[in-house]
Amino acid sequence: MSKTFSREEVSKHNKNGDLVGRLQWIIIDSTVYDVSKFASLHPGGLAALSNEEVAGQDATDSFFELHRFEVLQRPQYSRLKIGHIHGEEPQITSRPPGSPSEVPFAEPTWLSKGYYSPYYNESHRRLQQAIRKFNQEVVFPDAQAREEDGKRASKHIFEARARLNLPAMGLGPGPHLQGLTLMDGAVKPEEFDCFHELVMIQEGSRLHARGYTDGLAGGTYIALPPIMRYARPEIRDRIVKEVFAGEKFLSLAVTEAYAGSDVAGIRTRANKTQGGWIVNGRWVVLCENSLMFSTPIVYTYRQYPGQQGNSEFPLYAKPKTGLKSIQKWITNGTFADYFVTACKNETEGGIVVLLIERGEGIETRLIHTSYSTAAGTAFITFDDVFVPDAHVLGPSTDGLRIILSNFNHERWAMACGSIGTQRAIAEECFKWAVQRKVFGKPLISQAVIRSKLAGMISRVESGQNWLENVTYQMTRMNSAQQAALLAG
Ligand code: HEM
Repeated sequence: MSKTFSREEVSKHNKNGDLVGRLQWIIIDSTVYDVSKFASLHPGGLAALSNEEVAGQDATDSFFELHRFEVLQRPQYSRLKIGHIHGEEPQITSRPPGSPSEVPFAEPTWLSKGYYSPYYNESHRRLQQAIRKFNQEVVFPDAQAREEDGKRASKHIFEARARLNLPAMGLGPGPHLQGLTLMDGAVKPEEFDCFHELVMIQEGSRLHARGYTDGLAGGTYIALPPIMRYARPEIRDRIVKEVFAGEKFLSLAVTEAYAGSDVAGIRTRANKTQGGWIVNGRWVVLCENSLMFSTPIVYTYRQYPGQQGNSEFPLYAKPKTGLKSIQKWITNGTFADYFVTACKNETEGGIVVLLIERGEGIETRLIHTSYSTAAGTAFITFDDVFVPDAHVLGPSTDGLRIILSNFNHERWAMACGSIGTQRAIAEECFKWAVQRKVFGKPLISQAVIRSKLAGMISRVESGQNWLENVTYQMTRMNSAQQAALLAG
């Protein structure tokens, strides 16, 4: 943007039908915007921009009474900038990508100028800076667009994440990092600890796109650990490779409309058959609401690999009557290639965890939840799905322990994300309160607004401090100690 204009020149572009092609310009903070075509699309209406106090004028004050600076940084509005006023410099400048925010309390203490923390070292700082820059420059535009249109993250983002080994780092410290170059060398595999993981999660909160970030890595984060711990080595190695390369995606299927998050109460059934298991063989899905019907099952017989007998007399238990059963709220379910699925083991008792590959008998459908559908949250129906024995994770009756084994780590990660998001919200409110003018002065000059901000900040800071304490314990304790002393 190199063109310069005088204020007088801009003032001539002040109404529709004025000079050829250049109908309506405005000045905001010494930058000149051509809003001729945009005016009819403006979310605040055409009239706001056509107003004679705005069109062709310096609209800086009017603009900041109604918008925040960040509006002008949205990629879709950059084409409106056509130059700047000769001899003037913008008063509001954005910080270079990756640099910390200077809004009070927008960063945790360890990133705030002049403060210290016992928990973080140079490798945490290097990682934080590299991720902040990558997120701002590469991920943020896609995150905003996909959060809005509800589609999953774009392919180039998955590819970029895989190149930096972010899917592997997302699982936290461990042998799976050995031999990998992490974030272009920002941190070494042997240095990586729970604080690095905390940093990654909290940087993700700054994307302001909760559904999108779950769509990026949510399913893998919760479904890969049981595979890494309990799958047969050849299966584990194949899936880990595919997932770390950003080629395949996972979902954890352990919740249902009936059971909610009570994994032990799961109704999806697995029956032993020759060479494997039939999932939901006795159950049929009739509808997806939370009503239950008892009804004679209508089913078709299928022949499965290794099965003796014929198609009219399958070897697995003959269906009697069925209630509807369906897995619900399954993050990344719409696009997952594998489902780590908790099933009631009807043959031996207990719960069996099966690694189910997308294929015949599996239907996934999008759920519109309160956050963006970019997360791919789904209903999943398993209708007589055959799962080979090799895909059983761990002991076939001990599935509850297998599923629960990762829950504490998930809870901690949710606390990291949730506190990070609360801080991001507090920062947005702070910025709005400073920039927005009402009754002739900025909102922040009202005591009630300052009191509300102080309340928000005190909750964020106490949450962060407790989180860092717990995270420090995680770096010192083994998993048994963590389960006994931290899980509550
Ligand atoms: C390049 C210039 C501008 C752009 C890109 C722009 C963009 C937007 C956007 C995205 C919104 C939706 C709310 C938000 O996201 O903050 C909005 C709302 C609005 N804009 Fe603008 N705007 C511009 C200039 C102006 C000017 C100069 C005025 C008039 C003084 C104006 C008046 C309004 C009004 C009245 C609203 C509705 C505010 C509300 O609902 O609280 N806009 N604008």
